[in-house]
Amino acid sequence: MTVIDIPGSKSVTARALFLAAAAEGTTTLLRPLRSDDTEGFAEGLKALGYAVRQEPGAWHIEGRPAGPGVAEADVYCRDGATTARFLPALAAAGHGTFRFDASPQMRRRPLGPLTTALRELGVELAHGEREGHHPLTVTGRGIKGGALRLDAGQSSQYLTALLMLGPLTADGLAVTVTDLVSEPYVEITLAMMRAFGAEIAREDGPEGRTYTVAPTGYRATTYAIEPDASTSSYFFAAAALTPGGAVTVPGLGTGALQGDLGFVDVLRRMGADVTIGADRTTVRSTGTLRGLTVNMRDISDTMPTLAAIAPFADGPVRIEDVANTRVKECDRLDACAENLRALGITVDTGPDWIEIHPGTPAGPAEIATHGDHRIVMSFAVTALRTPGVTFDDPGCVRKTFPDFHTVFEAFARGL
Ligand SMILES: O=C(O)C1=C[C@@H](OP(=O)(O)O)[C@@H](O)[C@H](O)C1
Ligand SMILES: C=C(OP(=O)(O)O)C(=O)O
Repeated sequence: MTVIDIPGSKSVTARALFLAAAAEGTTTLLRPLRSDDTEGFAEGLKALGYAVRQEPGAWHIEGRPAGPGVAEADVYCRDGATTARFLPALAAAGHGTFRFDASPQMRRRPLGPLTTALRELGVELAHGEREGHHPLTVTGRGIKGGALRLDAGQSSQYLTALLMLGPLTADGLAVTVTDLVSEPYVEITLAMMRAFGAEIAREDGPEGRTYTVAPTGYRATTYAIEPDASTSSYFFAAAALTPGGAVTVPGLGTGALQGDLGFVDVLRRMGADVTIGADRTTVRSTGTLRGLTVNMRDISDTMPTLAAIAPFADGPVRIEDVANTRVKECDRLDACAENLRALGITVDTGPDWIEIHPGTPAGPAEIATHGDHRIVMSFAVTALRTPGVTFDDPGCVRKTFPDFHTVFEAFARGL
């Protein structure tokens, strides 16, 4: 049995950085993720005048409840949507002029519903090139708060950004959500906000769910970051795919915050033996992988992981309700289809679904990564059973897991 230590969660690290920056006092984050996204988030905070001290295994952040410590800043968000969507909300609560830009990949990704909502709250916000996209300038004068409606059907990150802003408003914030994807990420947000002292109430009404956030501010704390559940999916999938394979991931169990741990339930439905303990999860191959139809709206970052092992199932694998994977680091439905077809697999796709037929993937083939870390990490699992797979940009794993190739190769040798 291989026990593997998975680096910290990107989503939890990004939220913890925001909450720590907004809190009264100094916060220590234990086991934060060191990757391009989270380093980019920390750099963004520094550009906004926050003191962030990074030691191996612990980051210390001096909170500034009044907002950024500078009157003007240029913030480069790299490829990270958490950085690109959360930091403008943090800046909006402060006083000053803050310019944000992002990589070409992130500039293509939308954030219009969030910037519209910020404007409705009285924030002066200008888009530099294209409405609803980076680059943008936020002019903060503090936020009174109020009530608004939000369509988070494209990304839950819009809602997370507004919820985290709530305690920093003068009067509190009520957000009524008319549509929502990736809902478990909102649960992470609420749990973490509460750990930093926030008070949130929820009520379901005819127009949608309303989240009401009290104007409490945040309190600093010491916060341990749990391992990344989306990253774990590659190791769980590899174990399920390999006859005799087994893996245990410590630190992710029944109390885990991240919905993406639910990927193991998909593997269980396919025939893998799955045990979720209090503080660890184990996946063992049974030698069987069944086809299935699965709705992945809640856990769509693991859609490429499932697509990558799908050809080895004994029947078609149909993944539904994942339209928003078309606006991630790349169009992931098209990228999965393109690469599986290059390996000789029959694939059908629609606006929000993909269906993969059983077959034996055959190389040689160079995977077109489109600069997407998840396409690389997913097809690295396919490559365990497919000689001749290479990647046009293997290094893009730096977004969430810079050491992926070394760690995964060592893991695969021991499977
Ligand atoms: O809030 C977060 O940390 C995230 C939310 C999800 O995005 P969407 O809500 O855009 O689906 C997920 O795909 C992303 O990797 C991280
Ligand atoms: C979609 C992702 O990232 P983000 O939206 O945070 O850039 C991801 O990590 O798969």
